[in-house]
Amino acid sequence: MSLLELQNVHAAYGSARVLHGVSLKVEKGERVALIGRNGVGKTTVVNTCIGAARLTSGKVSFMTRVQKPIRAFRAARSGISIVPQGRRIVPGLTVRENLLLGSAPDRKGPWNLEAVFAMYPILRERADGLGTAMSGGQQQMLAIGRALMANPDLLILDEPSEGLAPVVVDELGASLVRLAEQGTAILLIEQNFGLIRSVGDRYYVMAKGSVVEDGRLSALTAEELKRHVSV
Ligand SMILES: Nc1ncnc2c1ncn2[C@@H]1O[C@H](COP(=O)(O)OP(=O)(O)OP(=O)(O)O)[C@@H](O)[C@H]1O
Repeated sequence: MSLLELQNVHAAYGSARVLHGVSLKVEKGERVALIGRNGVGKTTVVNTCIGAARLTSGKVSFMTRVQKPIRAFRAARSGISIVPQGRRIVPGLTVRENLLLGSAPDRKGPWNLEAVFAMYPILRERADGLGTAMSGGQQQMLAIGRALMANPDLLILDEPSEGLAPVVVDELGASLVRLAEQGTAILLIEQNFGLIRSVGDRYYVMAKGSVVEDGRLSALTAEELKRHVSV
Protein backbone atom coordinates (compact mmCIF):
# COMPACT_ATOMS: atom_id res chain seq x y z
CA MET A 1 0.00 0.00 0.00
CA SER A 2 1.30 3.46 -0.85
CA LEU A 3 1.66 5.65 2.21
CA LEU A 4 2.11 8.73 0.06
CA GLU A 5 1.44 9.14 -3.63
CA LEU A 6 1.64 12.23 -5.82
CA GLN A 7 0.14 11.92 -9.29
CA ASN A 8 1.03 14.56 -11.86
CA VAL A 9 1.12 17.29 -9.21
CA HIS A 10 1.38 20.90 -10.33
CA ALA A 11 1.81 23.51 -7.59
CA ALA A 12 2.46 27.22 -7.15
CA TYR A 13 3.19 29.93 -4.60
CA GLY A 14 0.74 32.68 -5.52
CA SER A 15 1.14 33.01 -9.27
CA ALA A 16 4.68 31.53 -9.31
CA ARG A 17 4.40 28.01 -10.72
CA VAL A 18 7.01 25.75 -9.16
CA LEU A 19 5.96 22.11 -9.70
CA HIS A 20 5.16 20.98 -13.23
CA GLY A 21 3.86 17.44 -12.99
CA VAL A 22 5.48 15.53 -10.11
CA SER A 23 4.60 11.85 -9.66
CA LEU A 24 6.15 9.78 -6.92
CA LYS A 25 5.20 7.29 -4.26
CA VAL A 26 6.46 5.87 -1.00
CA GLU A 27 5.29 2.39 0.00
CA LYS A 28 5.09 0.95 3.50
CA GLY A 29 8.54 0.55 5.08
CA GLU A 30 10.43 2.04 2.09
CA ARG A 31 13.45 4.36 2.24
CA VAL A 32 13.18 6.85 -0.59
CA ALA A 33 15.51 9.74 -1.38
CA LEU A 34 14.26 12.83 -3.21
CA ILE A 35 17.29 14.53 -4.68
CA GLY A 36 18.18 17.37 -7.01
CA ARG A 37 20.02 20.65 -7.05
CA ASN A 38 19.06 23.75 -5.04
CA GLY A 39 15.78 25.36 -5.97
CA VAL A 40 14.36 22.52 -8.12
CA GLY A 41 11.26 22.18 -5.94
CA LYS A 42 12.01 19.43 -3.40
CA THR A 43 10.71 21.38 -0.40
CA THR A 44 7.71 22.45 -2.46
CA VAL A 45 6.73 18.78 -2.82
CA VAL A 46 6.39 18.63 0.98
CA ASN A 47 4.78 22.06 1.14
CA THR A 48 2.17 20.94 -1.38
CA CYS A 49 1.30 17.90 0.74
CA ILE A 50 0.62 20.12 3.76
CA GLY A 51 -1.06 23.01 1.97
CA ALA A 52 1.82 25.48 2.31
CA ALA A 53 2.11 25.59 -1.50
CA ARG A 54 -1.02 25.62 -3.69
CA LEU A 55 -1.94 22.42 -5.52
CA THR A 56 -3.13 23.62 -8.93
CA SER A 57 -3.73 20.20 -10.50
CA GLY A 58 -3.01 16.53 -9.91
CA LYS A 59 -3.60 14.37 -6.84
CA VAL A 60 -2.00 13.88 -3.45
CA SER A 61 -3.00 10.70 -1.57
CA PHE A 62 -2.13 9.56 1.92
CA MET A 63 -2.78 5.87 2.59
CA THR A 64 -4.51 5.62 -0.80
CA ARG A 65 -7.07 8.25 0.19
CA VAL A 66 -7.07 11.22 -2.15
CA GLN A 67 -6.70 14.30 -0.01
CA LYS A 68 -6.93 17.94 -0.33
CA PRO A 69 -3.57 19.07 1.02
CA ILE A 70 -3.77 18.80 4.78
CA ARG A 71 -2.19 20.91 7.48
CA ALA A 72 0.95 19.62 9.16
CA PHE A 73 -0.82 18.61 12.39
CA ARG A 74 -3.47 16.71 10.40
CA ALA A 75 -0.70 15.01 8.43
CA ALA A 76 0.76 13.78 11.73
CA ARG A 77 -2.64 12.37 12.71
CA SER A 78 -2.75 10.53 9.38
CA GLY A 79 0.62 8.93 10.06
CA ILE A 80 2.96 11.28 8.22
CA SER A 81 5.40 13.35 10.30
CA ILE A 82 7.69 16.00 8.88
CA VAL A 83 11.11 17.07 10.09
CA PRO A 84 11.27 20.49 8.45
CA GLN A 85 14.28 22.16 6.88
CA GLY A 86 16.01 24.28 9.53
CA ARG A 87 14.53 22.03 12.29
CA ARG A 88 12.14 24.71 13.65
CA ILE A 89 12.71 24.03 17.33
CA VAL A 90 10.22 26.20 19.20
CA PRO A 91 12.06 28.95 21.09
CA GLY A 92 11.26 29.37 24.76
CA LEU A 93 10.26 25.71 25.19
CA THR A 94 12.31 23.01 26.86
CA VAL A 95 13.47 19.88 25.08
CA ARG A 96 10.68 17.90 26.78
CA GLU A 97 8.05 20.48 25.79
CA ASN A 98 9.25 20.48 22.18
CA LEU A 99 8.92 16.69 22.14
CA LEU A 100 5.43 16.75 23.65
CA LEU A 101 4.33 19.16 20.92
CA GLY A 102 4.83 16.35 18.42
CA SER A 103 2.55 13.82 20.07
CA ALA A 104 -0.66 12.70 18.37
CA PRO A 105 -2.67 11.05 21.15
CA ASP A 106 -4.92 9.09 18.76
CA ARG A 107 -2.02 7.26 17.17
CA LYS A 108 -0.78 4.10 18.84
CA GLY A 109 2.77 2.81 18.49
CA PRO A 110 6.12 2.38 20.18
CA TRP A 111 7.10 6.04 20.42
CA ASN A 112 6.71 8.12 23.57
CA LEU A 113 9.06 10.30 25.65
CA GLU A 114 10.85 7.29 27.15
CA ALA A 115 11.42 5.66 23.75
CA VAL A 116 12.77 8.89 22.24
CA PHE A 117 15.08 9.37 25.25
CA ALA A 118 16.31 5.79 24.82
CA MET A 119 17.11 6.43 21.16
CA TYR A 120 18.76 9.82 21.78
CA PRO A 121 20.03 9.83 25.42
CA ILE A 122 21.34 13.40 25.12
CA LEU A 123 17.71 14.56 24.95
CA ARG A 124 17.04 13.02 28.36
CA GLU A 125 20.11 14.75 29.79
CA ARG A 126 18.97 18.08 28.38
CA ALA A 127 15.22 17.50 28.87
CA ASP A 128 14.66 20.53 31.10
CA GLY A 129 16.90 22.91 29.14
CA LEU A 130 15.80 25.05 26.23
CA GLY A 131 15.69 23.20 22.90
CA THR A 132 17.31 26.09 21.08
CA ALA A 133 20.28 26.06 23.50
CA MET A 134 21.53 22.74 22.10
CA SER A 135 24.00 22.18 19.25
CA GLY A 136 22.82 21.77 15.66
CA GLY A 137 23.15 17.98 15.75
CA GLN A 138 21.28 17.76 19.06
CA GLN A 139 18.52 20.00 17.71
CA GLN A 140 18.24 17.69 14.70
CA MET A 141 17.76 14.74 17.07
CA LEU A 142 15.11 16.79 18.87
CA ALA A 143 13.33 17.56 15.58
CA ILE A 144 13.35 13.84 14.67
CA GLY A 145 12.26 12.83 18.18
CA ARG A 146 9.40 15.34 18.03
CA ALA A 147 8.27 13.87 14.70
CA LEU A 148 8.47 10.32 16.09
CA MET A 149 6.22 11.25 19.02
CA ALA A 150 3.28 11.00 16.57
CA ASN A 151 4.18 7.36 15.81
CA PRO A 152 4.37 8.00 12.06
CA ASP A 153 4.17 5.36 9.33
CA LEU A 154 6.15 7.78 7.17
CA LEU A 155 8.81 10.25 8.28
CA ILE A 156 9.68 13.01 5.80
CA LEU A 157 13.01 14.75 6.47
CA ASP A 158 13.98 17.93 4.62
CA GLU A 159 17.77 18.34 4.44
CA PRO A 160 18.47 17.01 7.94
CA SER A 161 22.26 17.12 7.40
CA GLU A 162 22.28 20.88 6.87
CA GLY A 163 24.86 22.52 9.12
CA LEU A 164 25.99 19.27 10.80
CA ALA A 165 29.57 18.04 11.20
CA PRO A 166 30.38 14.92 9.14
CA VAL A 167 30.60 12.65 12.18
CA VAL A 168 27.16 13.83 13.32
CA VAL A 169 25.78 13.17 9.82
CA ASP A 170 27.07 9.58 10.11
CA GLU A 171 25.28 9.15 13.45
CA LEU A 172 22.13 10.63 11.95
CA GLY A 173 22.31 8.17 9.04
CA ALA A 174 22.71 5.22 11.41
CA SER A 175 19.71 6.32 13.48
CA LEU A 176 17.54 6.69 10.34
CA VAL A 177 18.50 3.21 9.17
CA ARG A 178 17.54 1.84 12.61
CA LEU A 179 14.18 3.58 12.36
CA ALA A 180 13.55 2.15 8.92
CA GLU A 181 14.45 -1.33 10.18
CA GLN A 182 11.79 -0.88 12.85
CA GLY A 183 9.22 -0.27 10.09
CA THR A 184 9.03 3.51 9.66
CA ALA A 185 9.11 4.50 5.98
CA ILE A 186 11.42 7.40 5.17
CA LEU A 187 11.29 10.09 2.50
CA LEU A 188 14.65 11.85 2.67
CA ILE A 189 15.21 15.15 0.90
CA GLU A 190 18.96 15.57 0.85
CA GLN A 191 22.02 16.87 -0.95
CA ASN A 192 24.60 15.08 1.17
CA PHE A 193 25.42 12.07 -0.98
CA GLY A 194 26.93 10.07 1.91
CA LEU A 195 23.66 10.32 3.82
CA ILE A 196 21.60 9.57 0.70
CA ARG A 197 23.66 6.45 0.07
CA SER A 198 23.57 5.19 3.64
CA VAL A 199 19.83 5.72 4.13
CA GLY A 200 18.17 5.56 0.70
CA ASP A 201 17.05 2.54 -1.24
CA ARG A 202 15.05 4.05 -4.12
CA TYR A 203 15.48 7.59 -5.42
CA TYR A 204 13.74 10.26 -7.45
CA VAL A 205 15.71 13.08 -9.10
CA MET A 206 14.04 16.43 -9.59
CA ALA A 207 15.03 19.17 -12.03
CA LYS A 208 13.11 22.38 -12.72
CA GLY A 209 9.96 21.34 -10.88
CA SER A 210 9.63 17.84 -12.35
CA VAL A 211 10.83 14.33 -11.59
CA VAL A 212 13.31 13.50 -14.33
CA GLU A 213 14.67 10.14 -13.20
CA ASP A 214 14.04 7.42 -10.65
CA GLY A 215 15.48 4.06 -9.74
CA ARG A 216 17.49 2.14 -7.14
CA LEU A 217 20.43 3.91 -5.55
CA SER A 218 22.48 0.75 -5.78
CA ALA A 219 22.36 1.13 -9.58
CA LEU A 220 23.90 4.64 -9.49
CA THR A 221 27.64 5.19 -9.43
CA ALA A 222 28.99 7.68 -6.88
CA GLU A 223 29.78 10.03 -9.78
CA GLU A 224 26.22 9.88 -11.12
CA LEU A 225 24.79 10.55 -7.68
CA LYS A 226 27.13 13.51 -7.13
CA ARG A 227 26.09 14.97 -10.46
CA HIS A 228 22.42 14.87 -9.40
CA VAL A 229 22.98 16.65 -6.12
CA SER A 230 25.73 19.17 -6.84
CA VAL A 231 24.56 22.66 -6.05
N1 LIG B 1 7.20 30.86 -0.40
C1 LIG B 1 7.64 30.97 -1.67
N2 LIG B 1 7.12 31.90 -2.51
C2 LIG B 1 7.54 31.98 -3.80
N3 LIG B 1 8.50 31.19 -4.35
C3 LIG B 1 9.04 30.26 -3.55
C4 LIG B 1 8.64 30.09 -2.18
N4 LIG B 1 9.37 29.07 -1.65
C5 LIG B 1 10.18 28.63 -2.65
N5 LIG B 1 9.98 29.34 -3.79
C6 LIG B 1 10.64 29.13 -5.07
O1 LIG B 1 10.28 27.84 -5.54
C7 LIG B 1 11.38 27.19 -6.17
C8 LIG B 1 11.60 25.84 -5.55
O2 LIG B 1 12.01 25.99 -4.20
P1 LIG B 1 12.18 24.76 -3.20
O3 LIG B 1 12.51 25.33 -1.85
O4 LIG B 1 11.03 23.86 -3.31
O5 LIG B 1 13.46 24.05 -3.80
P2 LIG B 1 14.40 22.96 -3.19
O6 LIG B 1 14.67 21.98 -4.27
O7 LIG B 1 13.84 22.43 -1.92
O8 LIG B 1 15.70 23.79 -2.93
P3 LIG B 1 16.64 23.96 -1.63
O9 LIG B 1 17.51 22.77 -1.66
O10 LIG B 1 17.37 25.23 -1.95
O11 LIG B 1 15.74 24.06 -0.44
C9 LIG B 1 12.56 28.15 -6.04
O12 LIG B 1 12.69 28.86 -7.25
C10 LIG B 1 12.15 29.06 -4.91
O13 LIG B 1 12.73 30.34 -5.09
